[in-house]
Amino acid sequence: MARQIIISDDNVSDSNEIKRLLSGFGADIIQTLRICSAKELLTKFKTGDIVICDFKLADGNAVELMEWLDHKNIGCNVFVITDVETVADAVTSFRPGAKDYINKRLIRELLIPKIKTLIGRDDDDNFQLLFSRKSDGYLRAYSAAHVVAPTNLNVMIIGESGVGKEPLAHEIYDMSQQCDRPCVLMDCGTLHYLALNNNTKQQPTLLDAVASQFRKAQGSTVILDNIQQLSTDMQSIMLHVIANCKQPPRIIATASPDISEMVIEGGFLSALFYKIKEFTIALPPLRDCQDDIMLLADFYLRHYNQEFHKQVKRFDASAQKEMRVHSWSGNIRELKHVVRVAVLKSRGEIITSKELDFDTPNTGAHIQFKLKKDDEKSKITSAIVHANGNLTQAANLLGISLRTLLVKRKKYGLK
Ligand SMILES: Nc1ncnc2c1ncn2[C@@H]1O[C@H](COP(=O)(O)OP(=O)(O)OP(=O)(O)O)[C@@H](O)[C@H]1O
Repeated sequence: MARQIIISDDNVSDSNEIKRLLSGFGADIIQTLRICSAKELLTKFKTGDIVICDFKLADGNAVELMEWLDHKNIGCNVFVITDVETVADAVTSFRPGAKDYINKRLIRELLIPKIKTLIGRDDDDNFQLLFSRKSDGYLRAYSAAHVVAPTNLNVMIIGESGVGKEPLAHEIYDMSQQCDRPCVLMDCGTLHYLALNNNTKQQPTLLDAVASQFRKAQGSTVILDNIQQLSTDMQSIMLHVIANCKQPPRIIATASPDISEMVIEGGFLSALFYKIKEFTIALPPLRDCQDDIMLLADFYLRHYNQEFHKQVKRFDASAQKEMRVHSWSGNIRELKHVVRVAVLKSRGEIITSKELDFDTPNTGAHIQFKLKKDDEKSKITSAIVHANGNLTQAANLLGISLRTLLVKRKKYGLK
């Protein structure tokens, strides 16, 4: 029988958010607004079931609830959540046996993984450890995702590599009406590879493969990751499959910022582009989400402490300064890597700027490299020089895909 979880919180949006985050775990989730209704349900609970209770509700608080559970001998796991950070509350709730006391800001990174472990979903590869970002730039994109999620519109999420487009695509699906039906993820880089190694005999096979993925997602969702990587052949196949699908699934696609330019230059089929781009969400680069940088760095510091059995406590002022001014061309992926290596290298409890090995050069003003038609050639040349000839890094600096850089380099006869 599935594990039961009660979420007892009179803040409906917090309660819904927790329910959403727990929705894929196979547990029965019940929401209550009051302690008295939680108590009624809890009499049918068994050992191992879970209660997530806000510290203070209109008709009582979590401490009273735990005392009552104790008295009735109901042995379930209680997690107390609160948005008030007072040590006194925490101490009081631990005394009668709260499994954990968690600040509401840390629901995603602390509460959800703990519950996942409790109900034995640690082996779930689809579950990604994510941090609830707080910057205005991210929240704007997130609120657009929130608006479009319950509709049936196809969505295109545009952003540089490593900004977290794929998790946002999954969030839209999680918040959609189809979230209880299967979601099919197609990595367009792999499809591109298949098309490259394609010969005429395989053409129907490729078409069948794509069509069968779309059939699996009928009435639900297909996530097309990095559509700019689709070869022209694959774009035609995709368009054909979408046009001939009896019950076309909703498409959520991710793409790099140069996709519009690819359409103008004929590298991407405009029919497919506009079919998918019914609603667009621009996910800003990490350097434009300043408020997320140190929060994400701290999040990964805790994460890698666990991986390497370290006890690093924080980044010192020099490290924080460098992280704030760095241009993070590789975005969150780069930050994650930098923090991982820094935690591994650190000998004490504090990470200094000496332990930070950035993967990409700091451009200072990344914007300088953004391409405009009139000085495209010189910008490409400087970006390649700046990146010491590393074309992937140069493409990141320019905010375009490697494929587009290769095309442009050829166009201008650059070495
Ligand atoms: N909110 C988050 N909290 C923690 N880590 C995150 C968050 N969002 C993204 N990441 C991490 O950042 C890395 C890059 O994310 P992701 O691959 O989704 O980016 P992307 O924009 O889809 O990149 P690409 O275009 O290269 O595929 C991943 O390792 C992911 O786990």
